[in-house]
Amino acid sequence: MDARKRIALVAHDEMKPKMMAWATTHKAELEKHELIGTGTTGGLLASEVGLEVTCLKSGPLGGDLELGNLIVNDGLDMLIFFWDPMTAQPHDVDVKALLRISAVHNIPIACNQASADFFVTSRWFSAPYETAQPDYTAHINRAVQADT
Ligand SMILES: O=C(CO)COP(=O)(O)O
Repeated sequence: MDARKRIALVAHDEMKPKMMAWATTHKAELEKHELIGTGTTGGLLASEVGLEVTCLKSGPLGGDLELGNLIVNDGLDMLIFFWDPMTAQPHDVDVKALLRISAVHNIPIACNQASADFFVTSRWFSAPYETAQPDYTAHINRAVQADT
């Protein structure tokens, strides 16, 4: 990854106040990067915090899956996702898909304020970082039977 990262910012509704407060604290650091948000989170980061954010669809309307698509196609470096551990989400499968595909592609994920604090204070946050690419050759070349 380059020094200037492509960072997704996402928060479930109950976590949005925490995300806005966190982004306000770290606004100067975040401004150095390309920011992408799910619709509502991104809109609030722009209007409440004053950050420039590319807004995708709202999470439950496909925004989480759009982020997954970016990850699969090498369009995202980092995910900061304050997901809500106490509230059921109608799009729980999309949330799981986003978290899973981040793990598949070795994308750094911060899922709460403490881990996000570690991210912004990491020496790699504003420096190039060589991401280890998982090797899925064995999966791609695995033997599968085409007929029964
Ligand atoms: O639901 C979300 C993530 O799963 C976030 O979506 P919004 O930012 O549109 O509220």
